[in-house]
Amino acid sequence: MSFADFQQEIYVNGLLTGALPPHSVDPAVLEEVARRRLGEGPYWYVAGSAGTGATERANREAFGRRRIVPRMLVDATERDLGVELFGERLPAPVLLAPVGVQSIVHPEGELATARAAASLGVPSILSTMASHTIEEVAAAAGEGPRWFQLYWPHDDEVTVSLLSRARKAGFTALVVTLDTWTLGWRPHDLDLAYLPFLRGEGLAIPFSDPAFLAGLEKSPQEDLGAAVLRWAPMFNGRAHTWDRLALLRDNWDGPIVLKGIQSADDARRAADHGMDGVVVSNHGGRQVDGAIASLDALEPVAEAVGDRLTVLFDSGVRTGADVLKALALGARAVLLGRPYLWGLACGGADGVRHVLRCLLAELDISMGLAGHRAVAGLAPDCLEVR
Ligand SMILES: Cc1cc2nc3c(=O)[nH]c(=O)nc-3n(C[C@H](O)[C@H](O)[C@H](O)COP(=O)(O)O)c2cc1C
Ligand SMILES: CCCCC(=O)C(=O)O
Repeated sequence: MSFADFQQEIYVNGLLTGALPPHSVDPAVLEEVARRRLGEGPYWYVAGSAGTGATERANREAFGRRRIVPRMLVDATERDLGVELFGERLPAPVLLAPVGVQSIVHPEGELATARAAASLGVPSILSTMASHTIEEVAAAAGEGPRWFQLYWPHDDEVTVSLLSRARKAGFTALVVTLDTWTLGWRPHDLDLAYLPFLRGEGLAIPFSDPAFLAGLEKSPQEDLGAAVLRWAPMFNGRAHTWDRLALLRDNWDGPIVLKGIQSADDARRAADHGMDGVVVSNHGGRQVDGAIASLDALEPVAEAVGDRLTVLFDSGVRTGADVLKALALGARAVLLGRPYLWGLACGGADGVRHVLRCLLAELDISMGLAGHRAVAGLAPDCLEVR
């Protein structure tokens, strides 16, 4: 079955049974519905970004400046959206971005997300700041592909313990997020004084880690304050440096991908330090207000290291056409962020699956209509820049 069949399924269902799709196919409508369901704190925690929102807007504007140039009389009836990432064959060039503390959106949080992604063979990247443990999420993902995102603690024993748990639980690729060693200035969260971690939410992974627990006199259940006080300086407030990557390389025998790269120089350094990939990302505009659009960073990075590293992309992807554009500019695959959270808020695992199916169907159809049979054929000359 092709991803495009979802379109036909919706029309035929409507014709035969009068049923409408369970959720809107429009990400903006889905966000509005989610907004009505969520409290102000959780909604703005997900929707918000840094400062004036300039980077978040720049992310979208950068997609708007690029236009697809469709080609005619090309037989692109049969398409293959598949890609190989680190020796794993994926059905489509899309992954779910690591998003922490999903319990603020839905009680099943990362478990629902993992189930939905696995049902389509799409990897969901588990955040270190999740509401469920590594082992629980691995069980929910079943046979589905699993990637783990590290927020890198300033305690080597905890770092090594987290990596070994993830490996044991079947996570294959490691994504190390570098751009959030301290939280960006986020006006909505500040005005609402809302930070879920301080209430102990999103800390299931450190709070179930033997090396983390070894430093506490009482369990987090008995003394939440002390556990949060151990967590905060260990995970937040200080950056690591390039020389420290050796620790991760020595303790992870799979691919390592650095997330948050925005400069070609940093991408070259990642390659020089033996990394396997980068995610060109500005964290959805949540960290540095006034930073360049992530899509504008993509082409220079891909040109600099595309032959040495696997280049992934995120920040601002909302539609199938956006995925096509990012692939044309050199990404091997993209990560989807906020839109799947709106699906999670509206319908748990079914909602996340719905969002993914919409995105993949639109990508599939747009590829065909633009005259592309496979993602490998996409290149910058498929686009025009305004
Ligand atoms: C609510 C929320 C929580 C996030 N948590 C994490 C996280 O724990 N680890 C991480 O690497 N990135 C995290 N991110 C960033 C995403 O992985 C991704 O880079 C970003 O959402 C992509 O931009 P988009 O939302 O515009 O698609 C988070 C993003 C949001 C919206
Ligand atoms: C410690 C921050 C984790 C969540 C995160 O990455 C975000 O809110 O963007």
